[in-house]
Amino acid sequence: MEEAAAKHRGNVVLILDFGSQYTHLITRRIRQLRLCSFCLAAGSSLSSIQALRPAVIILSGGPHSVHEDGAPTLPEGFFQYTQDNGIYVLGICYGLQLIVKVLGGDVKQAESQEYGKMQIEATLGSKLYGDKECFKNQVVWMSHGDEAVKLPAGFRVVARSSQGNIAGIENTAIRVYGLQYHPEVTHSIFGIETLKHILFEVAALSADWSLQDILEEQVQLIKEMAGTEDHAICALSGGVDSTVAATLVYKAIGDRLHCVFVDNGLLRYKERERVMNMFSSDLHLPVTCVDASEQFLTKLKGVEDPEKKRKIIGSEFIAVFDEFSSKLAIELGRKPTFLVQGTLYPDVIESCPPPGSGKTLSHTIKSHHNVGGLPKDMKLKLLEPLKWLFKDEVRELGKLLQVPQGFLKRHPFPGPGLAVRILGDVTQGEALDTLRLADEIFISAIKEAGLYDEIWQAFAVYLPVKTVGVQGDRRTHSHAVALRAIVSEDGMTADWYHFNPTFLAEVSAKICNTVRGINRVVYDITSKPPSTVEWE
Ligand SMILES: Nc1ncnc2c1ncn2[C@@H]1O[C@H](COP(=O)(O)OP(=O)(O)OP(=O)(O)O)[C@@H](O)[C@H]1O
Repeated sequence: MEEAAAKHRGNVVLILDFGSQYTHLITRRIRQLRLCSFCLAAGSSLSSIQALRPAVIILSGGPHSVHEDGAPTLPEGFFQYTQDNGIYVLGICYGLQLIVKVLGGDVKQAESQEYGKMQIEATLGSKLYGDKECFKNQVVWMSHGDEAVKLPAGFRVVARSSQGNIAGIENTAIRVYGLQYHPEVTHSIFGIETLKHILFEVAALSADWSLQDILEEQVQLIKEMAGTEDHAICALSGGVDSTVAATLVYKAIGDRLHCVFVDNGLLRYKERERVMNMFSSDLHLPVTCVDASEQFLTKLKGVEDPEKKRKIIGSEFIAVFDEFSSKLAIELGRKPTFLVQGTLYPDVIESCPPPGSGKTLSHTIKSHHNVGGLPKDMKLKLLEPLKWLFKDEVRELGKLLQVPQGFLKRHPFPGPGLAVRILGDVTQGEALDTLRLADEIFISAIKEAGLYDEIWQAFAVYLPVKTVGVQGDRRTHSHAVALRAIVSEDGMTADWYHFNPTFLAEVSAKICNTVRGINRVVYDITSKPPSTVEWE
């Protein structure tokens, strides 16, 4: 961290984390502004702050009240240090209240708590807002129960909420600023603009950071962690996350990374060949392909309940990984030390109650279990090089690692594969092969029409219902498939994709004419919610 900070000296933004779920969103916003940012936990010593030589320190929000016993605070001598070194300080929410309390003002429990959307009026001509007209009357997101009621000497109020409460403060002589609202959430319409103003106009930083820096830092970090002897294993799904994570780790430790791709019998049309090809010819990653299809399908025979199917698949994955790891340990004469996982930042945050929901901000982080987690007794240390990144940043990073574009834009595909797209027993009749063909026709048509990149996810679903049809002048009694295509920002909510009817008619005709066992195609027009993306 210190080396990276030294490289960007004069432009480093340090965030002190007081426990807000938004802290890493601040980090992300700062990185989007192409500045180097780090996050240290509240309670870090002054010397660890000094070691990073920040130009700006942001004090985050948090779930505490400054009056609580043991509420997190700033290290002794903090403001002396920032003043002596010309460092700018910006407090957000709890951060503002802490500034006020530590410097001798008053904070008390608010009479009317402010949650959610609020209108504020800012003072133009102040240092905090400059003279940008758009800042004058703006909508911001608040989420606080305490409020500053008396400011320390030298401070002035530069914004108030429509309820008359303090929303922005500054003391330009000592370079300390505060916002009672959250500029980092997009609901604060001019929040990012305000951060930009503070960082570039007030603190005069220059944007000198890019994702290339993260790449170099992570490679360096993994090199240090793994030394010259340690080995790592990685379960590769062919999805964006695990592939980018593996490619990055490979850059650091080369052939000491051992990847495994499992054919669980639930993959799509020619997926195994396509994925393995890409791993070897485009990425040059050493990947072992384990064909465990029989093992998975035998266990799934006759199982209809979706939850049972998922559980069986999860534990079979674990059994395969376990065996892979044991074999590897014998081959290498030592156990692998690390497990690489493509955990992303959204996987790490369990819940981020929106301001206004009335829920207090908590700091609960879920332990992310990819495919149910590996057996505990394997005692592998986790390498999660993407855990501070969002999906779009991972795609960017993938580009830097020369992961092929077509691959980075691949639609998400669930770990349990086609098992959640065949309703009921996966092994029934010709269901798997039939679905593969129908799905391939649908996806190829989407690609040919140039629609693939605007759709978040598209697939066919095999329905366990038989319907009557007429094909080639003969009555048929065959299966129906449903087609689903959605658009989404983040996968959390989704809308169905509005195809041109001619496109759907052509796909439907092609499926019924060429896939045996299908005589009806329906299109799913439900959003998420109330439906989920996958049918099971
Ligand atoms: N067929 C497979 N072979 C090996 N590992 C797999 C396979 N399917 C899933 N995994 C592992 O399980 C993890 C979680 O699978 P999931 O389908 O939830 O993907 P994800 O979190 O979107 O990540 P990715 O983009 O890497 O697929 C993957 O990152 C990968 O490590």
